[in-house]
Amino acid sequence: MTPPAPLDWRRELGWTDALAEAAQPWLGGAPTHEVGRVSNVGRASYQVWTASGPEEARVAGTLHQAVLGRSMPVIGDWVELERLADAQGLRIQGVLPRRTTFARAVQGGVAEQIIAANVDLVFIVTTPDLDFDLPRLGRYVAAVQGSGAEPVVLLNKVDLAADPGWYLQQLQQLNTAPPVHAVSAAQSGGLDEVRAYFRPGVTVALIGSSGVGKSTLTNRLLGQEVATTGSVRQTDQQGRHTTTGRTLYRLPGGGLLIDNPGLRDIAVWDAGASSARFEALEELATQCRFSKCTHTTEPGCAVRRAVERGQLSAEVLTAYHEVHGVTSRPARRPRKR
Ligand SMILES: Nc1nc2c(ncn2[C@@H]2O[C@H](COP(=O)(O)OP(=O)(O)OP(=O)(O)O)[C@@H](O)[C@H]2O)c(=O)[nH]1
Ligand SMILES: [Zn+2]
Repeated sequence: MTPPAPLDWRRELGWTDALAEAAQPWLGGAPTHEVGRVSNVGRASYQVWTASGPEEARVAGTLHQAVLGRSMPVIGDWVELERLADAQGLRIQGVLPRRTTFARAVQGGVAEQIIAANVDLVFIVTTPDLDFDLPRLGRYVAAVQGSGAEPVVLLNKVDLAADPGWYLQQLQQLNTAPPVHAVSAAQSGGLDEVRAYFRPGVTVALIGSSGVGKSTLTNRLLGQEVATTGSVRQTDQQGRHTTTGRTLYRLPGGGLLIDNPGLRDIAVWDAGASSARFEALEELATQCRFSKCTHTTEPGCAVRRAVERGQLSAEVLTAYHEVHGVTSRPARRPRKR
């Protein structure tokens, strides 16, 4: 009899004891049951890392129903897989509990879309030039912490700064004092400090404005050209831009790096804390006349009615509008559905 396969690949990819416990009923359910980690999200299929490496998987129809209105698998998710007979491939049957989640507001701010899960560290990239904006960096730090991940600030392109020290000093003023590193992705300066964060099982994501050097940094860390940088946009044989985004990369020395266009977006905000804070409001919102009510000027708005009757504080509604980027007036006239 051959001994059971070592579980090392899972640990390398971020598997934890908590996940093992959550997956136990599934794994014990049938010999065709496995787990894997979502490394790429396509239009119709997913790429999932399993014991045998990256494989294509499809979402089971039953999962579509089970998570309707909730999030489908996202990059970084650990999923329950069923290996179908006759080389029919892998089916994603369930999503294991997420340790951290990144979400962004969609549909004009009334809904949220989870874009990545189980990220441990987020590198907030900025540069010593016009991109540098301390209050905005402070908001990123707060959003990252709210997601459950740890923020690290990278001041990239220090080779271009006459006085990098001034910028570093400014960054010391960030409230929660995240670690700060001065780097030059282009000249490979300071990258050893950055590489030190990548240990087996640790998942890192990069955020920051366009042009700060996220792709250059990704390529340096991976030791190969995988992400398209501003100067070179690769196209495939059909002449389309190759999409290298939405991808979870494994670093040569261990650790994982998520490079996802959605995550790169500035609108990263705290899903967990906001949903707890807005629980009562969201409950009321189910009674609004319009399903996509922004609770501003729509008729039949149960949320504003509750504020008027003193059943919900006006501050909560204001905060909700702030978080969801809604101004006092809806952008479009609400349409009846
Ligand atoms: N001087 C200097 N230039 C850099 C450095 N890092 C990146 N760049 C340049 O900055 C430009 C933008 O870099 P990218 O890596 O494409 O930036 P990005 O953050 O990925 O941008 P988006 O893909 O638009 O989000 C490119 O021309 C890079 O060569 C650096 O450390 N120093
Ligand atoms: Zn409403």
